Amino acid sequence: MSDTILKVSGVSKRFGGLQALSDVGIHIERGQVYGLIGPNGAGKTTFFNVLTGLYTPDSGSFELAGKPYKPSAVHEVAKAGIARTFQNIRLFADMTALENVMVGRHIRTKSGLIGAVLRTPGFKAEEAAIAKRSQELLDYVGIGKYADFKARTLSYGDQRRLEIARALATDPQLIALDEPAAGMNATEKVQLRELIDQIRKDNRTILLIEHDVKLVMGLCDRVTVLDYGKQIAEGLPSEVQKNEKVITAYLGTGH
Ligand SMILES: Nc1ncnc2c1ncn2[C@@H]1O[C@H](COP(=O)(O)OP(=O)(O)OP(=O)(O)O)[C@@H](O)[C@H]1O
Repeated sequence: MSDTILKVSGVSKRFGGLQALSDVGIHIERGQVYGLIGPNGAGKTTFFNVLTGLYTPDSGSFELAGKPYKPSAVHEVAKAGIARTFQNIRLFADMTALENVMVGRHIRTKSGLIGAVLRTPGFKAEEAAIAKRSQELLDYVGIGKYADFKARTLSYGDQRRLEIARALATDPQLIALDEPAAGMNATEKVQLRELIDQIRKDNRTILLIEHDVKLVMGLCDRVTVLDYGKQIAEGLPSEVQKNEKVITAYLGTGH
């Protein structure tokens, strides 16, 4: 039986005269790593932004883990079960690595603001549990020893790992990574690949935008290719790689 985590159909988005997405749809099964690729300006980030409520689509329907899902405010999206990272890292630069992950975890807490202000026993116990879980996540992504370092002092590669830890902290059904390998050196890319593989093995589902074709082809179970907002191919990486339209789209834009 199929276990679809994300089902998106008919997503269109126009910016003035520019059709950034036309009738895009994807299905992602639980435990898959699903790649979204395409030349610069193809619409990949726009799709992520629609999916995570930053842009309102002109049309489109969404289902998350079998339930209708309406992308809305960012924290609602996280609550619904989608966590994302950004192409341009968005961390709280002056907070520690641990605190950054704790922020992600807070959306799953019960005490809420009143508990935090009154520092009730329930709040304190919950806070300790969040700190413990956050440290575990830092260890999991391989930067546990930097827990007390300010985010901005971490290397680029480690900041990307921290973003992933923060995303995982929300216990997402789907984790959406926007160019996680951007700016990484070869060694960091190998480590990132191992981390993403591990996340998949732990039964998480991943949607990935990535420019590094080698990384995408090695990691993804399925791939969708966008070009000028249109879906020009969908399938196994090995199939997509041979697709004439895909080859032309990439060559045509100098990739
Ligand atoms: N807020 C916006 N207002 C107007 N145009 C936009 C906006 N966001 C994106 N676009 C345009 O939509 C098109 C798709 O952009 P998008 O960033 O989604 O592409 P992309 O595939 O993510 O590209 P890249 O690989 O360069 O990140 C581009 O032509 C872009 O200029």
